[in-house]
Amino acid sequence: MSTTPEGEPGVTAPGWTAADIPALDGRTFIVTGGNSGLGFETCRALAGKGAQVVLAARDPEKGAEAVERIRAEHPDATVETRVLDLADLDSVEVFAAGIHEVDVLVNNAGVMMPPRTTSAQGYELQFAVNHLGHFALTARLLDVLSQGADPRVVTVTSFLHRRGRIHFDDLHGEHKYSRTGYYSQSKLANVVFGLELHRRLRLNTVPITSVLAHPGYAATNLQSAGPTGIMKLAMKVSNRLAAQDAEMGALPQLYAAVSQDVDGGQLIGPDGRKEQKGYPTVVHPLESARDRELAKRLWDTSEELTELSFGLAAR
Ligand SMILES: NC(=O)c1ccc[n+]([C@@H]2O[C@H](COP(=O)([O-])OP(=O)(O)OC[C@H]3O[C@@H](n4cnc5c(N)ncnc54)[C@H](O)[C@@H]3O)[C@@H](O)[C@H]2O)c1
Repeated sequence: MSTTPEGEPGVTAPGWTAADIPALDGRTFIVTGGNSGLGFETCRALAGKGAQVVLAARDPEKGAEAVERIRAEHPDATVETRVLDLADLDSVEVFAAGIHEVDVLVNNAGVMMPPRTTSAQGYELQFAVNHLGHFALTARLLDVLSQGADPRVVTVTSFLHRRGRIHFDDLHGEHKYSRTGYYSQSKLANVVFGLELHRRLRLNTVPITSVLAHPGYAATNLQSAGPTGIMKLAMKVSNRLAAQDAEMGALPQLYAAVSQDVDGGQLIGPDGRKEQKGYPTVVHPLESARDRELAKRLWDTSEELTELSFGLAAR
């Protein structure tokens, strides 16, 4: 890994692209939200390198279309779609029950800044889909993952986690809701979860690597699926002017999923303080995301809300 003059971690892999992914024959990846944007590009790149890919999609038709697009480019690809609605913990349970083998789980799916609405269990949607659904999925797949080869959990966050706060006093925005604030909350929860998972896996000597990735800014469906009105319009313009494409945006999570130079507990993505685009780099998360008390509180709350336990002791 290179180091910048300030002593900060620097660009890990300048010029690294999906073409640098090694052969992945015999390895199995699950990618949530695999039918669109970064998730689709992740599935496409992995399948192109011979991996077995489970493209998890909320909508089976969109999942099947995405598989067809990948097969059109890679006729020998081993890719299948399965239904997963992260806004319903029962769907997470059914999906996980059908998985008997996996090496890498990419917690990618997400929703950004929709009008306030709730999940099947009544939780605020962004927190439910982006954090709780992935928390539950990871918990349910932990045993299967631990039998994998070089097993990893890659959780996709956003540089906007730096603006986040976990509103323990109003976790679901029932009293005061801000679409952007609760998106940032969910993305901070991703970071706190990924780091705490890393610590607990190490402490309990479970041989799974937990890594975080963020894409910077990429033009995908994210900016039109959730936002409405003027916000949606502004994002449409901004996508044209400032965003990278989804293929480039997927590189950090691909790197986190396959590179041998990645360590557990790292956050991989462009250095968002300077640039929202670029090659995979090890960057620093918000300092308070490392807070152990915060992590324990979020973990306990998430276990309670999902009615699941990882069975991993904390220090
Ligand atoms: N695009 C960006 O600039 C950007 C920036 C920072 C972080 N991210 C993160 O990247 C990830 C991927 O987003 P994207 O940009 O590819 O957006 P996208 O909208 O193209 O893809 C999001 C995927 O999540 C899926 N999804 C949404 N709700 C779901 C649910 N209830 N159950 C299952 N799947 C569901 C969608 O169907 C879609 O496949 C998200 O976690 C997002 O927060 C994106």
